[in-house]
Amino acid sequence: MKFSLFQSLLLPFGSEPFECLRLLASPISSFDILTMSVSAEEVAKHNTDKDCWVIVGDQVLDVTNFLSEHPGGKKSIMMFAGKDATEEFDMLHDRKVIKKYGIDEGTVELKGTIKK
Ligand code: HEM
Repeated sequence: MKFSLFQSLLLPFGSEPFECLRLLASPISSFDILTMSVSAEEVAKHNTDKDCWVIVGDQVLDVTNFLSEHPGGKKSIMMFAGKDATEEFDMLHDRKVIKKYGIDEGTVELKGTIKK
């Protein structure tokens, strides 16, 4: 079970006796509460096939473990390693594939939202 920072901070201050247990049992992840804002400069550092992030829309995605699984091949993603791939991504896919074939499979990780 994953506990968010927010939940941990609240634990000592539960307003009712079982508040702590309720919070512990909650499926909320740290990402639901604390959405990280990531700069384009930070994304640009992750531009190799051992550490590959891309921007799609307002999302920053770590696709390193997805490269070998990508139906469109590793090279097509690597052309955008560390960069904004939104325009090309949208020409070829529905955004829904990110969750369905990446995040739900555990091969794509949402790092946060791009800092504008
Ligand atoms: C971010 C995570 C990504 C996921 C989960 C993903 C998933 C997929 C999937 C499932 C397909 C098969 C076609 C479809 O079902 O739409 C596909 C094809 C493709 N993808 Fe991605 N993709 C990702 C990122 C990218 C990026 C960043 C690029 C570069 C622009 C790219 C380029 C392509 C290409 C060129 C194809 C082949 C299209 C074709 O053969 O017609 N993908 N991708």
